Amino acid sequence: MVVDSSFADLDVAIVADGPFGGTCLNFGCIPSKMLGYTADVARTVGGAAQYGVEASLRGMRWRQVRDRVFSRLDAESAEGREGREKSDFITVYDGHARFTGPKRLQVEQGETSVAIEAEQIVLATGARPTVPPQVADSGLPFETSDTIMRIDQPPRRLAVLGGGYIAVELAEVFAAAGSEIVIVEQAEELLGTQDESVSEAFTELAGRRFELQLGRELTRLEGSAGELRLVLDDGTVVEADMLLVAVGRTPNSDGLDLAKSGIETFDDGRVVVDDYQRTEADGVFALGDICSPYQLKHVANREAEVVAHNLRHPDELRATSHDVVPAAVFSNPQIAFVGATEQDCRDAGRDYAVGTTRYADVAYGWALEDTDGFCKILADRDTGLLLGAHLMGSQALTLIQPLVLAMTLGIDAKTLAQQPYWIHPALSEVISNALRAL
Ligand SMILES: Cc1cc2nc3c(=O)[nH]c(=O)nc-3n(C[C@H](O)[C@H](O)[C@H](O)COP(=O)(O)OP(=O)(O)OC[C@H]3O[C@@H](n4cnc5c(N)ncnc54)[C@H](O)[C@@H]3O)c2cc1C
Ligand SMILES: NC(=O)c1ccc[n+]([C@@H]2O[C@H](COP(=O)([O-])OP(=O)(O)OC[C@H]3O[C@@H](n4cnc5c(N)ncnc54)[C@H](O)[C@@H]3O)[C@@H](O)[C@H]2O)c1
Repeated sequence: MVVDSSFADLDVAIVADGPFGGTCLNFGCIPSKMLGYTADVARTVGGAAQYGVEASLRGMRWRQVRDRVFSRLDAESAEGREGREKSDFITVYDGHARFTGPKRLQVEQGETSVAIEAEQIVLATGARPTVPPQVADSGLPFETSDTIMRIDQPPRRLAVLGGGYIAVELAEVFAAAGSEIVIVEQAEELLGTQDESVSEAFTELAGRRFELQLGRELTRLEGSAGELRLVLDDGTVVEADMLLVAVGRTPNSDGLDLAKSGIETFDDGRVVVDDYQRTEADGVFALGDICSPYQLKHVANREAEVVAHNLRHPDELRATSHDVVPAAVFSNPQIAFVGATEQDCRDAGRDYAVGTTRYADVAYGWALEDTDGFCKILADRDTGLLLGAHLMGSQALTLIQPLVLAMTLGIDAKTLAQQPYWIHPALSEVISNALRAL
């Protein structure tokens, strides 16, 4: 959020062609995690027997779950909009904006068209799901993350094209809602950008519950609504009643007529910005998925803070640091990571050490009956400084944070292992033990 009360001395226009709160609140992070947590609850009930607890899972009431999630989020979005509309220094325009010249925009709002001139402009138009031509040109129905979380009924068999973040998170949701899952991924592993130990272990676990078609491309989409056939490049035919396309997100820079404003883009569509989030055009800043090397909300938020400052303090510009950016996949099991992968270290010819501890080797891992989770930490042999950390397993999303802190503040592995107390027998012992193993 760039605009707060410190902008009250300005005349501010907010132009949005979608609901307030953007992707994160309406179609992204938050609904997927609310649904994902519900899936966790269902799995916990379904798996209670391994702890000697008698319980049986009768099912998930999808519509009730969906309505609980979206009645809350739709209200949040409406409230955000109302707050801006009531403000006496903000005007809200509902429509799609395009540049007509430097610092000049035209906004199409239904039948009307409004011209806006501004001394400063912030581009935060995000990204949208990429849809490959084999799907787009087929004329057959498909879902993306924008639509699938609001459907009326879970499919019997869901085919997911892509095996990245969205695929593995939403596969869990629909598996818990009762759908059979088949994932088609062009690479040989799921989550292929993770550390090699993580993607290998995760793919093996996912293969026990989902049908995986790895190293395969979609050649054609055939059939009819509700009876889809995905024909793959090796001739395999995958049948499904619904298709979720999750093959990445394209920056929304192409609908802005950027050429008229002097703003440059990279080949992948991201707007070019400098360290201060300034585009090539005077007075125009950009933040978030439209320009960032990381399509993550915590990165967009940081960039928004930088832009908010720089708009008001042109003589004391702040730079955005992308040095230590953590991320997490809210999958089953959870994954969290920061910094370099082992393959990055090897490719860069670094002299590195690796410390790994399995959840099964610490007391809380016994409580969880966890046989798969692990924490892997990489450090520079000379300095002891952390190069990267990778966790797969329960609580990974939060366990990663001390490692992010250490990397950000330059705390070496020995100091981090020996100086703070690590609570016994908390799961954080996987981290202290991996640090000691280093
Ligand atoms: C399913 C899913 C789950 C995700 N989960 C996570 C997560 O757990 N953690 C995480 O860090 N990130 C997650 N992300 C990524 C995160 O949602 C994005 O990185 C973040 O929302 C980007 O914010 P933004 O402000 O750049 O763009 P957006 O939030 O996409 O906002 C852009 C807005 O601009 C509007 N717009 C576009 N073009 C125009 C135009 N020409 N005129 C007017 N308005 C326009 C759009 O309608 C939209 O409302 C997830 C994404 C998805 C899809
Ligand atoms: N927990 C989180 O932080 C979170 C959750 C969801 C999304 N996101 C953000 O949103 C972005 C987009 O997510 P995503 O899952 O769409 O993209 P992704 O980049 O994570 O994964 C896309 C996958 O699709 C595969 N692929 C590409 N084209 C293909 C094709 N034609 N056929 C088969 N496979 C193909 C790629 O190899 C890759 O594995 C993520 O990169 C992430 O930045 C973050």
